Amino acid sequence: MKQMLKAEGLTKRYGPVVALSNATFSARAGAITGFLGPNGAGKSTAMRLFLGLDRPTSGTALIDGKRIDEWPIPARKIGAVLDTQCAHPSRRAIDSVRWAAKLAGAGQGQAESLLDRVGLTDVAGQRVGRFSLGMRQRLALAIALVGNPEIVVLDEPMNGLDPDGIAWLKALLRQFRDQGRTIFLSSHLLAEMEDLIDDLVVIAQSKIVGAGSAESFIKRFQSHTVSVECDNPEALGAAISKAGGRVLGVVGSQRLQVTGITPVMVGQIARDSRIAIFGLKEEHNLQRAFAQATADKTGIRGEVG
Ligand SMILES: Nc1ncnc2c1ncn2[C@@H]1O[C@H](COP(=O)(O)OP(=O)(O)OP(=O)(O)O)[C@@H](O)[C@H]1O
Repeated sequence: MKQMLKAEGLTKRYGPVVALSNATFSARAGAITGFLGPNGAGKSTAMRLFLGLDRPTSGTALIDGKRIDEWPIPARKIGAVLDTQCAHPSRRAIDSVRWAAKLAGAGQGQAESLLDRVGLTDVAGQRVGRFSLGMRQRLALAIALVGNPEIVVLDEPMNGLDPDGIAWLKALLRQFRDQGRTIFLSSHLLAEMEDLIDDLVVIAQSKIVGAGSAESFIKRFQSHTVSVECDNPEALGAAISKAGGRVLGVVGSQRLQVTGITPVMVGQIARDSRIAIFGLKEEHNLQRAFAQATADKTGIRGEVG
């Protein structure tokens, strides 16, 4: 398993602000790694350090074993979208990609095929200043891909995309993963990534607080709630507590929320207690679990996988 991005003891200070503190993590080839953390956690800073856009205060950020400036044509190794303002507003989309392709030493016709790949062929001749945020995300991605890079780094790539755009981007990233590339993407929303990522690195307040397989993180931190509508929530709540479940609350006169118990068990307890159930729903509160995990850093210190 080849580690294509590797941060070791990576620290960045901006005057008194510690943007990244002693961060050690990696991303492997043939996998999609989600870099997750709340706003201001230090995700963009880490990405900038890998790309050589800023210098670390201490520690190293290596791309396939070397710093970015040690690669003769970095665009062939790594392509990134950190900012969707990557093309001049008065320039046509096709010219922006042609210019980037020329810098990366890409062949003729590459710009057209990249615009096609990101679904912008119809607007190739339009000026970038008129593009929506979603269109700029697509254009920035085309520019990042000019060198046919082995590693793709994207900062909050779902921002500005509509549901169709998100589905399209996820399919493209899975294709890249299956080609053996390394995909590293940041987000502050675990929910938008949970069906996409293989691995994750979680950051909060400049520190890495967890890393490992996405599956084990989701299993460990996902909380299940069962919401049940019945004709006697108090009695059902008492019976569920007795059976080892935990009552979270009663909403209105008929709805009870419980955790630590399966819906099947809730049904059996209600039957045995002669309580009529009108509705039963299982809710997965992954988003809440992630928010708690990053708010309380001690909760997920160390390896998750
Ligand atoms: N050039 C800079 N000068 C001063 N402080 C900075 C600079 N860049 C980032 N910071 C600070 O470093 C911290 C981490 O910022 P960073 O942009 O890396 O976070 P992030 O996780 O990418 O958040 P977001 O999703 O909001 O972009 C923040 O407190 C930010 O204000």
